[in-house]
Amino acid sequence: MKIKIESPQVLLSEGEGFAVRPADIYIEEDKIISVGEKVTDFVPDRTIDGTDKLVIPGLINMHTHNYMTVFRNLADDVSFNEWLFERVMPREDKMTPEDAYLGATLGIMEMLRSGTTCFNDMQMHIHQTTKAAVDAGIRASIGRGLSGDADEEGGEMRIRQALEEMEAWKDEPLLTFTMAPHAPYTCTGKYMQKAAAIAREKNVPLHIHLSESTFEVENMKKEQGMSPIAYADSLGLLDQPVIIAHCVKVDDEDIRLLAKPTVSVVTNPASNMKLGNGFAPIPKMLEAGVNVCIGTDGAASNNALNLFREMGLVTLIHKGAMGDAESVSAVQALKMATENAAKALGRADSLGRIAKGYQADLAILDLNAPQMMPRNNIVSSLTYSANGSEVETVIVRGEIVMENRRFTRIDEEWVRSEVRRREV
Ligand SMILES: CSC[C@H]1O[C@@H](n2cnc3c(O)ncnc32)[C@H](O)[C@@H]1O
Ligand SMILES: [Zn+2]
Repeated sequence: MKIKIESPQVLLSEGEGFAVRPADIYIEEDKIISVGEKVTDFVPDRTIDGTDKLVIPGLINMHTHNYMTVFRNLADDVSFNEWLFERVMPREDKMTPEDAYLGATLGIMEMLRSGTTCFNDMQMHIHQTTKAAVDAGIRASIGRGLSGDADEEGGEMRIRQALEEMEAWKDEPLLTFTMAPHAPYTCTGKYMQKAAAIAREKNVPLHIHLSESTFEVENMKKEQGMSPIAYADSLGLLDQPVIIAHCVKVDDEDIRLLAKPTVSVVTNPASNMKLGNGFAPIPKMLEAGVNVCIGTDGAASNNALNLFREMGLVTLIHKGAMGDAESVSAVQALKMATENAAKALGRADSLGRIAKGYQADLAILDLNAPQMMPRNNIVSSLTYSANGSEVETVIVRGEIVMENRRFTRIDEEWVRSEVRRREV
């Protein structure tokens, strides 16, 4: 398929920042083949009128549990421990693969509607989120959540499932994989090292939750005599590509360890604040050179899957808490949701920016939406005023998967009726 987006404004990466310029975008198959330079003899199958539109790289949600979208608003206003161990895990025990597929599809609809074209997911029903992503046409990085011990049948079984899933979907270009030990409080050290060895062998990143709550950090200090980050480092987990969700309760020594070039941190501001855990010290991490990305976590804790909201929060909470308006800029937030995320996935040369040779993963926004006007500073509009409703059309791997807010592959009616049928 050949697509030409004619005369839009385009968000381009320029050095440490962004520039917005008018430019035609030419797409052939899965790639952007030109931005701004006329391609002779290009006969598009589709021409999209870009007048009064802004094209941005599709946003990348770096920490999700999409199957959990069916648990939205079922466990609110309770502490983290009550939320996870008493409210969520018992529901997960009863969940069917069909529920998981439905939850993942609902989550994908919400993400596409708000300009997300790729997500990094930890899940517990293999083949469900994977299938939902492929069916919807969205890009995903998938990890079977792992818990247990290296010599225990349950733990072994979960690793076998992770490998089975990777093998089954290895030829699907929309998908990549992670090895995903859930957390040090649900996995033994030996088990996490086993997962890490497989990740090295398979050449995939690790994906893990670390230092989310005070309870977790205090327990780890009691049990291992060190913080969860120091413990993960002592096991060698930080010396290979690793995507770490949360990192809320970290000290200066932890931040020094997180600044390793193999490590990416995913901050989940809404989920962390809603569960009463606070928020990660992002300004200190940025200063130390940590690769910071941004995620929503699941809809059971967030309760939304909208990266525009998270970009706004990651800037506002630090300005507010530190009394420093210069901390965490709009540009930094937008980098977290695009280029930094691509780097964390090992895809800095193909995802996260609009440039020749990059994957055609794009969101087209309406610049006439009231919250996008006046056009004094479009990067500020994206971080501080956009809410996702301006996203009209989404392209992933060169395919239009949402056009004028209608999905081209997802049967919305079916999703709606199945979701309503499960309402409590
Ligand atoms: C085995 S799949 C993932 C596992 O993680 C749980 N989970 C979801 N969000 C969080 C979070 O913020 N911290 C810790 N664990 C979380 C989810 O309920 C599944 O059991
Ligand atoms: Zn999580």
